[in-house]
Amino acid sequence: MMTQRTQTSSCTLRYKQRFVTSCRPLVTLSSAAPGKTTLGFVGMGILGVPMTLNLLKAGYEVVVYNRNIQKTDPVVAAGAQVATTPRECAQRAQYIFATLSDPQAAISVANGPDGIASGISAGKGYIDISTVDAETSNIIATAIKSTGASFLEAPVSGSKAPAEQGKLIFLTAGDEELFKAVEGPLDVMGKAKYYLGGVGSGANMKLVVNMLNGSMMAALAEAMALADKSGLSQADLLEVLSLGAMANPMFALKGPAVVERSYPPAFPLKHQQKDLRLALALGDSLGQPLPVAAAANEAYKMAKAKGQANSDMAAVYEATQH
Ligand SMILES: NC(=O)C1=CN([C@@H]2O[C@H](COP(=O)(O)OP(=O)(O)OC[C@H]3O[C@@H](n4cnc5c(N)ncnc54)[C@H](OP(=O)(O)O)[C@@H]3O)[C@@H](O)[C@H]2O)C=CC1
Ligand SMILES: O=CCCC(=O)O
Repeated sequence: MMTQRTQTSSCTLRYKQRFVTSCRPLVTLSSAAPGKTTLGFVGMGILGVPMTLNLLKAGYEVVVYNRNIQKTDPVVAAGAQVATTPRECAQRAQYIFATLSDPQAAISVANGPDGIASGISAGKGYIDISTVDAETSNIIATAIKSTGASFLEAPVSGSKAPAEQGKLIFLTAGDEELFKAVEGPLDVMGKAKYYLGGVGSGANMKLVVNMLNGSMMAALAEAMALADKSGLSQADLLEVLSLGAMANPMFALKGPAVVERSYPPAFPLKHQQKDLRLALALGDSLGQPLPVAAAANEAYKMAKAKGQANSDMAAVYEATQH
């Protein structure tokens, strides 16, 4: 069952063999516990704010950093402290989490001037929750581990509401000792956590999952457009789908947004298109044809060109309208 709190896997994805696998940390890591461990959190976006609020609610001391400092206001009001750079965040906290837009942002925060790698050291750990490709994750892992610190990639399945409810699903890979050390915080933020092996396995799992997510939403958008053009009620179509074998929580959540053509962002469309782009690159690197995902990617690119980058991914529907 996917709802169990811990799931380990000896998953051996071919892709991971090209990259570093976990190394033994030089210093034993202590288990994170409220009242004992200071956590860091970089990236106060749609996911970062509710995840941090849940850590604070659970009694952890949290030091946060965000490029645009105003976005730290809700967590500061709940008791978080603010660092002025990722480096300072890494200096003040033992385990530092980050959730950042894309590979460029993730590398810049981890490896850039005043980045995490310049402030972290042995006995600490960096947990990157951003959805990135395995190559990016390995670049970050190499920089972090060169300091003696540990690294865990931990992208999540789930969106804004699961982040608020502490019901995310962590797809982790990297240093297993760090995975075990941060089980407490992961359980506060999520309903399930998987340890999938060496660096890259978590990133690849996340890209596979989100490739399907993006393709399903693009297919729903086309079905809704065809229903409308045929003079059918889109609400009726959603009800028919909800009663049969194609019923799923994503259609139930995103379908009404399409009916109303209102897309407040839970999962921004630009991030879904980034994930399709990265999944297609993974497919290219492995010689795996992905024609459905490639077509879906074009639909998201069209929606972006129509000004929907920051809307919810459901706005891919706008790509069907001419
Ligand atoms: N929203 C969702 O439903 C889910 C998102 N994800 C993934 O999690 C990650 C975060 O998503 P989400 O919270 O929605 O994203 P948001 O767009 O809401 O937030 C992105 C964060 O990244 C920061 N950032 C971007 N570029 C830089 C940079 N160059 N240097 C420093 N900070 C930077 C932003 O800072 P600033 O505020 O200053 O711009 C912001 O804090 C993404 O990789 C996404 O794909 C995964 C699962 C679900
Ligand atoms: O990366 C975002 C995934 C969205 C979801 O799992 O609902």
